[in-house]
Amino acid sequence: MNRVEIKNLNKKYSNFSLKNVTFSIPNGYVTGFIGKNGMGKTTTIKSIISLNHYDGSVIFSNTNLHENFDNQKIGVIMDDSFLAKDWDITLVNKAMKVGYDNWNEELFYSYLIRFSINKKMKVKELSRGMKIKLMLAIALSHRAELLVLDEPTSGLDPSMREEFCEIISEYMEDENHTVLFSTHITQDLESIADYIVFIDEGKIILSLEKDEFLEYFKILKCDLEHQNTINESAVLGKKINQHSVEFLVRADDMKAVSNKFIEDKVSIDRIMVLYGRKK
Ligand SMILES: Nc1ncnc2c1ncn2[C@@H]1O[C@H](COP(=O)(O)OP(=O)(O)OP(=O)(O)O)[C@@H](O)[C@H]1O
Repeated sequence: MNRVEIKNLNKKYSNFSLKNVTFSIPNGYVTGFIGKNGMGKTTTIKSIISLNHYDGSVIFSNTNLHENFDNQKIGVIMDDSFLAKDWDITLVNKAMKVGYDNWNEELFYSYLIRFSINKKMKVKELSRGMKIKLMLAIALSHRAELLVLDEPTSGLDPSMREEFCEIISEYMEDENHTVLFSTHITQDLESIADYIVFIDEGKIILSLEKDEFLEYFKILKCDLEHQNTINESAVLGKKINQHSVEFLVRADDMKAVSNKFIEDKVSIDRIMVLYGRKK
């Protein structure tokens, strides 16, 4: 069952547009949202959480978020924090108590202890990593059923990143919980994502279960002298190194591979590096 259905989402800026962005976020799973810089991840996420005007529909549990945003059930972590900078943590708690029907103050303070955030600190005094932890504590303490995370781990040190992923895994133990997780740190997705949505130049290129996503591609390597023997129409991107060339191809287009090529391991990182690259 899908928890969120995003259909024909269009958004136009002067130099960029989202083009009929359509994908689903399955209930009970972590969906990783990937794409190179500037390809439209944040614009899509801002539309999903109604921070953007857009055309199209975003259906969450039978509610069209475009018309009626359900902030009680949705937790958001992104750079644009919705918290007033002068609030200290005690005030944050008070404001959340008013704003959320299911606010659990005890749980909130227990997360703050776990994350080593002092109640007396003001929002403006927190580092990026601490703000991310605070937003995670808020999302978990109002019992959100959907977490929308825009590059949440990019300001975190490796141990906190691991802890963040562990907390998301704990959160996913409830089968009614769902996560959309945009990131450039593909190791995080390899450990916790079940599905991958891949956006490029404002268009959804693929939306698949993670293993199917990795099997969709092949990475082939050959010597410089054999680079022109490949079927160009199957090539999705290539990188010319000093002595070799790497090609990203669709696996279905390259079932039989000539012995001039060797297959390399496919990873989300290599797909990101090679996709759309011309030299
Ligand atoms: N408010 C805005 N006004 C005009 N253009 C914008 C605005 N916000 C984003 N853009 C443009 O839209 C494009 C997509 O930006 P977006 O932030 O969605 O990309 P992204 O995939 O999240 O990138 P990154 O990985 O770098 O965070 C970029 O070219 C950006 O300059």
